[in-house]
Amino acid sequence: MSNESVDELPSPATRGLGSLRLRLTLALPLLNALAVAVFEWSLAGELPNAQALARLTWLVVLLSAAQLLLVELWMLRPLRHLAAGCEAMESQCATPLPNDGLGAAPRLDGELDRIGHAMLRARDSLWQQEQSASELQRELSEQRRQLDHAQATLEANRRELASLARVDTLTGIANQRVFDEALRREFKRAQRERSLLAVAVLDLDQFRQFNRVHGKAAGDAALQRLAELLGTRFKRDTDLVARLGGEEFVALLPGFGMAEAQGVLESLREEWRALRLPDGDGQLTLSIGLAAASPAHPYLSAQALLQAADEALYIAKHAGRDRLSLAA
Ligand SMILES: Nc1nc2c(ncn2[C@@H]2O[C@H](COP(=O)(O)OP(=O)(O)OP(=O)(O)O)[C@@H](O)[C@H]2O)c(=O)[nH]1
Repeated sequence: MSNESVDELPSPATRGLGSLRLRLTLALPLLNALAVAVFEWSLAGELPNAQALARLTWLVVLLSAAQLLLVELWMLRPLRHLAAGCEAMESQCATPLPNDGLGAAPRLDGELDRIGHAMLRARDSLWQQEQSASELQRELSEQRRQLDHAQATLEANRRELASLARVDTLTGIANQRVFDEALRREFKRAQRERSLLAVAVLDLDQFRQFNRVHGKAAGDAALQRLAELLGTRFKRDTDLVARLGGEEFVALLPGFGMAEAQGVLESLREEWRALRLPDGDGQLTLSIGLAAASPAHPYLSAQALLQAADEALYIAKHAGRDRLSLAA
């Protein structure tokens, strides 16, 4: 069978209309015959003449025409419209009409398909967004890790810088590094020149408790105040005051023997007490350990001299604090 003959095959709707037309075509002559029979039977009791017969024939012809007109108007025309609509829908949906002839079903199927596809697309998009969110989360964690690393490096650099620096950041006086250098230098000079050298270690008493009661800021202020006092007391070019760390300070006094250094340090300790820190309650006292090197009382090394001052401080603390102790 050729393609052309396939294309020419009537659709199911067209076939239905054809059979309807055939049935009507057969039914109309039958109706005519029925009308003629009825009229003939009704006129059977009378004698038909030629005139009455002609009228009857015209009447049957008119009735048949009216019947044809009515059938065309009420049945064939709506059916033709219905068939045209079905053919249009059939070509749109590209699917054959169901046998029950319901035209809405393909449209409903199409809608459901579209909704299904939209839901699949939405699910895909959601999945992609979840993937992007996980990716972002991973990037964020990585950046946080890098930030932590950078902060740790920064902190290490800051500590290194502070140790390289020569000034104590809180009090502004020299730090331990400067003191160690100066102590070695002045000790050698004193040995070389057979001169005097005194070292005092000063430590605030019960500073932990002071911090606890008055707060760290008040503690910092006290440390700054003591540094200031040391700076005003020991201001010769050769003097050096430094903060070793925490609440511990040192004074390096070249040319001072034990007695002179003791006098100056005792008056400093009194002055400190008179400050009555903080806010006048006078709780914060000062303990001092003093050692002095001289030709009559030499030390083997700068470190030994400092250690002697430290031991004297220890004695002052154990003797009840708020006092000055001399190294043996
Ligand atoms: N406010 C402040 N406190 C500091 C600083 N450095 C150290 N401290 C505190 O100083 C206190 C030192 O405490 P300890 O070593 O027990 O000495 P102490 O309480 O003074 O006791 P004694 O020395 O035996 O009289 C600690 O509580 C430290 O936290 C600082 O820069 N500022």
